[in-house]
Amino acid sequence: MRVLVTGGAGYIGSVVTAALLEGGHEVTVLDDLSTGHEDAVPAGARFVQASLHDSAPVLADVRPEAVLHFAAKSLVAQSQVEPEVYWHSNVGGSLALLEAMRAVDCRRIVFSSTAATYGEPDQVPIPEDAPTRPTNTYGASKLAVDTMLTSYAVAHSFAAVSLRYFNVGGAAYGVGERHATETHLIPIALQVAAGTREALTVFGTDYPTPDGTCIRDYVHVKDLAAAHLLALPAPAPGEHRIYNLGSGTGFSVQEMVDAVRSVTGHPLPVVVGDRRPGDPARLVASSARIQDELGWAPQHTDLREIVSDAWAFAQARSA
Ligand SMILES: NC(=O)c1ccc[n+]([C@@H]2O[C@H](COP(=O)([O-])OP(=O)(O)OC[C@H]3O[C@@H](n4cnc5c(N)ncnc54)[C@H](O)[C@@H]3O)[C@@H](O)[C@H]2O)c1
Ligand SMILES: O=c1ccn([C@@H]2O[C@H](COP(=O)(O)OP(=O)(O)O[C@H]3O[C@H](CO)[C@H](O)[C@H](O)[C@H]3O)[C@@H](O)[C@H]2O)c(=O)[nH]1
Repeated sequence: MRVLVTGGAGYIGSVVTAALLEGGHEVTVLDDLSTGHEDAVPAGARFVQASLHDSAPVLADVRPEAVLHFAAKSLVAQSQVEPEVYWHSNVGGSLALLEAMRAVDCRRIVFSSTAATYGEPDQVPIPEDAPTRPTNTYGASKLAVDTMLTSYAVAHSFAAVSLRYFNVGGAAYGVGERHATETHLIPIALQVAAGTREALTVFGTDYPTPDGTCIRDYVHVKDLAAAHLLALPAPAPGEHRIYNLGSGTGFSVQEMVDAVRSVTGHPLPVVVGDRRPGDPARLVASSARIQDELGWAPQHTDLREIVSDAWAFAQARSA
């Protein structure tokens, strides 16, 4: 298929671009490089530096058969103090993209949604029909795009899939996570192991969990890439499917610290800090729906494998 990947210079988009190329797809990446890196775009993909808001001429030129839409702002804390950035980029940008797609009769899309659409869950594992009550503007902006996709499917015959990722980790195809502003646990812990940061602050040890630290569902970016390839052809015109993507197992921050110590051999000094506002105690996905409907099964669920792939990427970059 001829596909357009928005956000393909970012962490997840660049890995999925590499997987698409390996699968024989023809890929153009559209990215404004606001948080991405041009050198992360895999060789073999065409790169166009543009914003979602200016995507119409790119779509008119490329004439894609499908779009994989990763481009977004995704810093939860920033979304609370600069909500306008999230409504403009994530919601306004997505609307501009959908209109650009309609203009060239491209109606197939896979969208990067998030566990943040659910907010504080009533039940864990979280199924897709759980209530959506986002606790931050980032999650609200992603939920708005999910809603937009449902209406575009119904009114304009779009074939759409929202993939709600839980905590993505690992690296693949020589690309991994590197953000100028890093907030995610694994890359921060690995910066400590690499000696570029002094200590890891654990945000709260008084949660109602066995060791008092938050539990999250870590999914390997390789498994995420496989899910995108399965999702791409799945929906019929008029259909909007929503799938959670997680490994179904929860690991605590303390278990992650132990895994990083074991993989890197670094003592990883830890400082106990306050809870981070808005962090739910436990987020674990039920991915039963995508397993049943598309046969997706995560293959790389060992925390040590996720950490060691991210560590190998970080070391290769610093070499
Ligand atoms: N990393 C995770 O754990 C996680 C979890 C859930 C959902 N997601 C979602 O997955 C997607 C990819 O996340 P990531 O971690 O790879 O982030 P990332 O910041 O590495 O990648 C996002 C890319 O989009 C580009 N971009 C941002 N706004 C743009 C715009 N208006 N126009 C054009 N390009 C733009 C950036 O330059 C960047 O290359 C995002 O939509 C994010 O919300 C990520
Ligand atoms: O320096 C740090 C960084 C994180 N944490 C803890 O580690 C866990 C994971 O935190 P991340 O920031 O890595 O990930 P989140 O669970 O906050 O966020 C993930 O899930 C969100 C939905 O809830 C969004 O989708 C987001 O994009 C995605 O990365 C949390 O308990 C957090 O409190 C620390 O203790 N110290």
